[in-house]
Amino acid sequence: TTMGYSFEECSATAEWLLSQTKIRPLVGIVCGSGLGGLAEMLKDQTAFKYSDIPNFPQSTVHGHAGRLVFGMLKGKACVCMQGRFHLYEGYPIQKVTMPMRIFKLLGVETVILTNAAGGLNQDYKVGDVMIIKDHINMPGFAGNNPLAGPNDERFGVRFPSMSDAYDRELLQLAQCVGAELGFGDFLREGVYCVLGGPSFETIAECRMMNRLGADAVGMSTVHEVIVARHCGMRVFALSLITNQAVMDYDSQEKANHEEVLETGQLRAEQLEKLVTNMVTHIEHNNNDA
Ligand SMILES: Nc1nc2ncn(CCNC(CO)CO)c2c(=O)[nH]1
Repeated sequence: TTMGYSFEECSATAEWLLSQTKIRPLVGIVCGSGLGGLAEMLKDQTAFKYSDIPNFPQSTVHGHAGRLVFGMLKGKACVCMQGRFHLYEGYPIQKVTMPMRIFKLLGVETVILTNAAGGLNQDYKVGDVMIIKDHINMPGFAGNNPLAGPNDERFGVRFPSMSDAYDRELLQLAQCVGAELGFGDFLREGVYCVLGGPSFETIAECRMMNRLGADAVGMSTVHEVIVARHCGMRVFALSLITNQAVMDYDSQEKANHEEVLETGQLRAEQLEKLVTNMVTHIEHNNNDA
């Protein structure tokens, strides 16, 4: 289809990658703003600059390196996106989510997505880690959905369910691993609301989202989750809360990207421990997806 990336185009990219590395990843990891260091966890790395991968989009955001890193994490073969794509870069939504279809065609069965997000829940503090238990897809309300347009059954069904988008077992696993690591006092679980960006949200928008049940707000992840679930991969996602969204009109606070990247450094090491320990528990899932 002219819309985004056809099954054939995605297959060609995946075949190219599979011809360049012996690693056959079971787990895919997407690194959010300032969290690119997660890719350095991988041992025996084979890395490709996005610009060297046929048909792959290019990263344009500070804090997003633009490399696809294959490697081993505690003996598990993984592939990690160091830098992801966003609607606000001007990419069509199918381009933003194409890497999920590449992951699928590489043989990935479980995707772990990370992002930086603003805290809407008033109990949240900067530096908290929110395990995403569900999402609100604002761009989707307006029809900007990565699955819009002709459906290719080779990826998945026309009308996929999303009530089971965030894998319950992986949610529980994250809570257990987090507790074992002593992360209990900054580990949360909540609803992530995506906006298109690049402008940060207004105060009225923050109050609305909070009233609607959103605990954190960001500009990514949901589109990838929808495509990953469409083609049958299990999904786990978390948000690093990099600032408190501004909720009242007499506040002097202003969201800014620098603060987002700084907080990434603060928590990066603990996030790496959480993700690494989770990966050790992720098994090859035999049930056909
Ligand atoms: N209030 C607020 N705080 C945030 N921290 C990170 N993000 C996610 C967006 N990240 C962008 C800009 O930093 C880069 O992808 C947000 C957001 O959308 N809103």
